[in-house]
Amino acid sequence: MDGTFPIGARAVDSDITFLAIDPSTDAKIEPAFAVSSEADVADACKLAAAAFDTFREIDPEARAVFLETIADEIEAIHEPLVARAIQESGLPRPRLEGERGRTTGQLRLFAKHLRAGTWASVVIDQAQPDRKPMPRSDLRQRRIAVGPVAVFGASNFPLAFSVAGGDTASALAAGCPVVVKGHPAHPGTSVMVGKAIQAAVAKCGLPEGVFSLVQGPANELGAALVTDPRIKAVGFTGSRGGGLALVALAAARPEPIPVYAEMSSINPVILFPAALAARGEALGKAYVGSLTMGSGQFCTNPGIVVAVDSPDLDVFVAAAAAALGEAAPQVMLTPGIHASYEQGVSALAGHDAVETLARGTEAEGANRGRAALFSTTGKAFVADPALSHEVFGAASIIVRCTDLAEVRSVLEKIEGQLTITLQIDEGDHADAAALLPVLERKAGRILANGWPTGVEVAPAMVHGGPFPATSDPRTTSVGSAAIERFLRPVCYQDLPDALLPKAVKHGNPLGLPRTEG
Ligand SMILES: NC(=O)C1=CN([C@@H]2O[C@H](COP(=O)(O)OP(=O)(O)OC[C@H]3O[C@@H](n4cnc5c(N)ncnc54)[C@H](O)[C@@H]3O)[C@@H](O)[C@H]2O)C=CC1
Ligand SMILES: O=C(O)CCC(=O)C(=O)O
Repeated sequence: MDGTFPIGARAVDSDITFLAIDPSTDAKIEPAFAVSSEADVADACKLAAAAFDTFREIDPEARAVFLETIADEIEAIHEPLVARAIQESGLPRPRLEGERGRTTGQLRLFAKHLRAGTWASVVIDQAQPDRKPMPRSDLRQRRIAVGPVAVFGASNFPLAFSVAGGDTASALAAGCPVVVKGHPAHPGTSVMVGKAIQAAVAKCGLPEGVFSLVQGPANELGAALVTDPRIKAVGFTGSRGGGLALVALAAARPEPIPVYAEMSSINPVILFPAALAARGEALGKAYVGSLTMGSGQFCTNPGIVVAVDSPDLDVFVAAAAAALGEAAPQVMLTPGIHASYEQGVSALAGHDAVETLARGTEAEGANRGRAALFSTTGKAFVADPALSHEVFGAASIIVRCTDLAEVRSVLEKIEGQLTITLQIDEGDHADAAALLPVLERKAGRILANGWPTGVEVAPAMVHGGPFPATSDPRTTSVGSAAIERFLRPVCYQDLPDALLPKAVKHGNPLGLPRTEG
């Protein structure tokens, strides 16, 4: 692997470099990677703008083949890619192998979605020349790509939410050229995937500007990308502060653009009485499994459990505390993320209204996150917003409520969420139904008798939700519906057939599904 990054068809180098850090040892890892300059960002955006009109109009079948070619190129480097991602993220091999599969799987899902054609949302309102009192024009609507898209790779998913992750796959599927700002925690992984996409662009004979990657440790690089006038939308997964900074930059541009930022979520789990009575102990163990997976570094991590106080809840708490007390420390993604986890855990441990129920086993080695389990009362939770802030890592708080009305007050108090989970049995259905309208107002995904971590990549998935889970609750960043963020409708009124794009021509040469008005 060399340290260059792909801008269009070129491999770009620089005298200014940075190194990745192995979070398991704090050691620097070779090779050094070139730091992209603002001129590189401008070059990437210029190429992307030049590629746009060609790329967005290639047939859906050609874009589908392109996405499949990217998947093939990534599969061809599976072993070195996973090895590098392990070194740069500290995540275990099975997790990264699964994530590699999810990454190529989602590229192929978008290829299938392109072939199905519904994404183009073609609507034809035939002309009615004899309509009285006024004739109706011929109206033809389709959706086109919004323009070049900036994507920010996430630290916690070096593959599935990074260079060829869901944001990139959905933007490319829509017909948008993409400029990725790689996450500085995994530059080697980013470059390997970036070069795989670059190879796919060349193999498919597409314009070189369809894809570029810029990277470096400074936030200014991301700011330059978001404020480049050729960028028309942004996809981001990361911190609330980072997401909001990008939203502010995008809104302050002479031409404001949408930012689809996935930020902060504590993913409440509500334990209902009949479920607790039937399987409190098993639920306690399963909860800790979901909480500690991947050192808790999922935005879907169950950060809060809400339940009515009872002896059955005590059984759950005892089982969870026992399981968590045995949880081994796990390497966190970066020294910064580890430090911010420790800070969040200390703040909760030192809070007057919070009891520490259990900590994971002692940590040895660099950046090891020790799991943490806390409890508080519904009253204290409602009184102090600080108790509902995300602690990114394997920390969670159990909120003991006096009755279901207090459970409702807790849920009303929390901010927007990616997920809310119900643990219910049949005897709980009436209570759960009464809460459903609150849950729908608060979350993008409501699930029963499962755990929120591990998002299925599928057409019906919603990985989104009201602020601060995301900056725009109308969409999803996972699943084929993610393409909709990067499309906009255009209506063609009375254009002669010769001028109409293929998608809306009278003979329907692309065979796209149509709604006739
Ligand atoms: N909810 C979630 O899914 C995730 C949340 N996090 C949270 O974020 C914290 C820091 O982790 P990171 O992954 O490094 O997230 P981050 O938000 O600090 O950085 C993500 C990307 O955005 C860029 N960025 C951040 N602030 C920026 C600004 N003001 N202007 C321009 N670019 C900016 C960074 O350079 C990086 O490429 C974690 O401790 C955790 O709290 C991290 C990963 C996922
Ligand atoms: O739980 C998952 O599979 C996805 C989580 C996620 O989107 C994130 O942590 O950024």
